[in-house]
Amino acid sequence: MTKLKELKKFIQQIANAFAAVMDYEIGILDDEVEIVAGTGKYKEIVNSRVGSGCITDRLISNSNSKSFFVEDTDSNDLCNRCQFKKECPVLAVVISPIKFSGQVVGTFALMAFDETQRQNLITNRSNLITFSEKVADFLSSTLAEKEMRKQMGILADQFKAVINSVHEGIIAINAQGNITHINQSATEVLKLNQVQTGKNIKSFFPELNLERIFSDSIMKNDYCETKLKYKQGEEEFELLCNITLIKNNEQVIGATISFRGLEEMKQLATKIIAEDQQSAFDKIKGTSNEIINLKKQMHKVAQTSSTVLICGESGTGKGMFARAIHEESDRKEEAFISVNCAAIPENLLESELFGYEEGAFTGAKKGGKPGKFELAHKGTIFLDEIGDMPLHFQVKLLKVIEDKKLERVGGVESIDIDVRIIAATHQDLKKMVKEGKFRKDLFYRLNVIPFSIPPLRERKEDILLLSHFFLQRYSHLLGKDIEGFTEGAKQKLLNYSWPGNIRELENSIEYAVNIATSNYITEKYLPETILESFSGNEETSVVPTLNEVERKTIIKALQEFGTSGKGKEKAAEALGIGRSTLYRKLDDYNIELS
Ligand SMILES: Nc1ncnc2c1ncn2[C@@H]1O[C@H](COP(=O)(O)OP(=O)(O)OP(=O)(O)O)[C@@H](O)[C@H]1O
Repeated sequence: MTKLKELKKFIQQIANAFAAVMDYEIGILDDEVEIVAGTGKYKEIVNSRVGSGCITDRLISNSNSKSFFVEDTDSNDLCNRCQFKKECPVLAVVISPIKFSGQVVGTFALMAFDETQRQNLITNRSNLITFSEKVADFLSSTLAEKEMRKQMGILADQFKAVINSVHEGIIAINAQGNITHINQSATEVLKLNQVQTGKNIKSFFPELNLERIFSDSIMKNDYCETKLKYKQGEEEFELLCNITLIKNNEQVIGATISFRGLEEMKQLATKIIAEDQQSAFDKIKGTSNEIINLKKQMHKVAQTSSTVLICGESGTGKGMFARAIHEESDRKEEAFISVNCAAIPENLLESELFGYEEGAFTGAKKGGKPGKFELAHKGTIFLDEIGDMPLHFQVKLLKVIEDKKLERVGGVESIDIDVRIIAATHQDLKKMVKEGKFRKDLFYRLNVIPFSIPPLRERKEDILLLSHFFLQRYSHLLGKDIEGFTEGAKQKLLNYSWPGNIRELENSIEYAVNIATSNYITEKYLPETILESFSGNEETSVVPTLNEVERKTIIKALQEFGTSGKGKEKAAEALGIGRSTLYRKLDDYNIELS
């Protein structure tokens, strides 16, 4: 819709009003060259399009255009080029552009339809041009004002949405203390059920000293905090309020009061404190007996400074447990330094762990560099993948652990260190000791308090709990609204063997949440590796059923002894059953002999 059409009714009223007191007809056209309003003969053709080539058409194509005066449309060059010329009842005209945002959006015209009107128009030419321009300007400012009101309406709606979206109650008042805005939360906190705008704020908070607030005397940077009592019927409660002045050119024109119930604030504070007091082990999820016991034991051990060895397959959470021990210990304010022994090249191990002095080797930093042990002084060092530490270095490590002293590479002074050691490995260190791949003395030094974290497949009761935990985490992170898993998906998760343990489970759930398009995770959203592990295996259990084992054993025996009569006899003997039982089982299990 064109700008002028939006004001059609109003414009027609203007046209009627002017035409009633003037002896000319009026026509207002928009930028589609359509007659939006008109009087006299133009009234009959309102809504029709004049077409290209007319004077309005010329005016709208140029944003700088000025008024036109046409004395005689019959002989005027412009009019001769107009497509509307034949039907046009106009003999003479004053026409002015109506502008909006720098563009011509239409025209205002005073028209003569008979000779007398034409003569009058010519006689009053200059006055009428001024008049026509003034009316066009008036219409321009009406359009601008309408647009401004529209924008203000949008702003007001946005403002309302913003203040309604905050949890605090917000009330805005003017300089007289009358409420101009009140948000949803405020009406809820104050238990109001009617519109309160216009009411004076004192009717809610009689003790509020508006004069002092507006006089600025108690305000710091236009802001203050205060407690206010609020009474509603028999109920009375206190609110913690923030009051902010609203100023225009340094003059106070109102204030906003935002608040929360004191009770709610207390609850919030308790919640924050409670969260703060959460045990570091609470982050480790699991309701299996194994995890519950591990958490209990590690919690106790955390209070000591004894060395801990954590064994478990990759991804079982060894790192998480190690950090929790540190965070529950007296050393929690000091550093927790994690070292992956498998990731450090052999020739750098010593300088990485014990540091080096300036000039210790080519490329050594000026001033030297402290090693991980020094950085962990008074804190905890987590030696992950300890089984990958080369034998020759194990001697050096043992010495540092025993002496509680170290020397930097290239250094002569020994440095005292007070470090708690937590080591971890996915390897069988005892077996490595037997095979001569790990030093016995170091093993005993580390194995002071050993823990073993069972793989996920051995604590199935944790699988769904962890799956839901990660589902929530990633749904939230990825902004999705996924409610849970279908029965089929749950079965797959429960029966998969999880060689990568919780790390693999976490990654799988992240993947599923990423690609899911419904609000339940179905089997099809699980990663290929999981689905493939079940393909060709109707039974989803990783533990084969006894029937399955029996069937497979019979097939194996037949493969070994053959399917001839003699072969079957031997197979039955090897299986410890009679021939007729074997025949019955071949039938039961549908084993076809080729
Ligand atoms: N019980 C648990 N609850 C919640 N998240 C867990 C749990 N166990 C492990 N995780 C998560 O699984 C991932 C792997 O854990 P972590 O790195 O501690 O395992 P790891 O045994 O040290 O692995 P690696 O031996 O490969 O270093 C991490 O993202 C961790 O946050």
